[in-house]
Amino acid sequence: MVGQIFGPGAIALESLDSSQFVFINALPKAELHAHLNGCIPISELQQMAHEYQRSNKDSSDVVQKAIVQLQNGVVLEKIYDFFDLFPGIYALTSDPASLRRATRTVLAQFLDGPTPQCAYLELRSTPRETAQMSKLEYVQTVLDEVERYPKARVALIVSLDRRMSVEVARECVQIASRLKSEGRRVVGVDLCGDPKAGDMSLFAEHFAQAKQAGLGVTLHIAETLDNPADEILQLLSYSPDRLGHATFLNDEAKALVRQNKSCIEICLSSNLFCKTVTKLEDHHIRYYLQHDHPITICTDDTLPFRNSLVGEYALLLAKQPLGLGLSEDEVRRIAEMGMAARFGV
Ligand SMILES: CNc1ncnc2c1ncn2[C@@H]1O[C@H](COP(=O)(O)O)[C@@H](O)[C@H]1O
Repeated sequence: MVGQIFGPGAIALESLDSSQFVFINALPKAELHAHLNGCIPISELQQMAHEYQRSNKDSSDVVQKAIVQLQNGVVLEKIYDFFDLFPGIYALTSDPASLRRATRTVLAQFLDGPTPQCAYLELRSTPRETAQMSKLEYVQTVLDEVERYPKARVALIVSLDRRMSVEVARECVQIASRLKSEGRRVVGVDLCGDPKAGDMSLFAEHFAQAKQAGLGVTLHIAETLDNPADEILQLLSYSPDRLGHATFLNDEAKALVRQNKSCIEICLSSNLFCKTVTKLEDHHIRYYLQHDHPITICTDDTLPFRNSLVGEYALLLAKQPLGLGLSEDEVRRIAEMGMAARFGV
């Protein structure tokens, strides 16, 4: 159940022959880096916007602007423009019913149909308090949908946003830990949000607490050139199990990452759209492949990037310059590394 995809993944997919297409679809793949509110199918979001505008006539400008942009294909000058898309989306998922609806559609997009995008999904989302729900209710609502599927297919990662205060981040980790201890399907915590925001030295206690509760830790790290070396080393000192992007690591950080064997969540289309990587042949995936370091291939945000996991895998297999020109054996090995890096199951 995947809508039409566009961009580099779609072009790469188009270039494959039918046996390569069958190969990619049949490969058991794990999607370990997908943001809930960044992955709502546009058709569903349009429908939600339509209903929202009928009931909230006065405050629909921000929603309308986001929908038009998302519909036409987002063009980002720089990564920071990306975060402006979310207020419009958030207005549409601010009560339990609409959040439940969005979650159900996102899960179906990845997991349903005769050839699902992935065998296993770790969906992530940031607990958000609104006039209609608390952060705890937010996470419970998402989990209610996640748990409609078998354990072997999907789990939830609770995201901390870099903009959060110490108190709010602490509350989010407490929620994740408490729900896990109650047997709910929370398997990890994430650090995400505007890469320039926040003071990362304040997050030490949160990741220590999460680890103590048996949760996996994944951190967006070095996503932009603006992320300073000391911040990157600080984040690495929290002993993350996995790392999101890891685009701009210096030699010291690279050595640490290789030593710790933290799996890198690679989001090819996302990096190209956000212009943190200029072209596929320059992508840091090459470094990790050369060093046989664990990686996993992910979509990040299928709504703005209009991509799919199958399209991301097509980028691995397609001949250069449309793709990386890897062999089927190399692609199979990457898929296996992804399955091996799951927090859940
Ligand atoms: C492009 N790369 C990225 N880098 C950093 N953070 C990102 C991101 N893509 C998404 N998010 C984070 O995920 C939130 C949306 O999903 P949830 O509301 O949590 O479900 C965004 O607000 C942002 O904080």
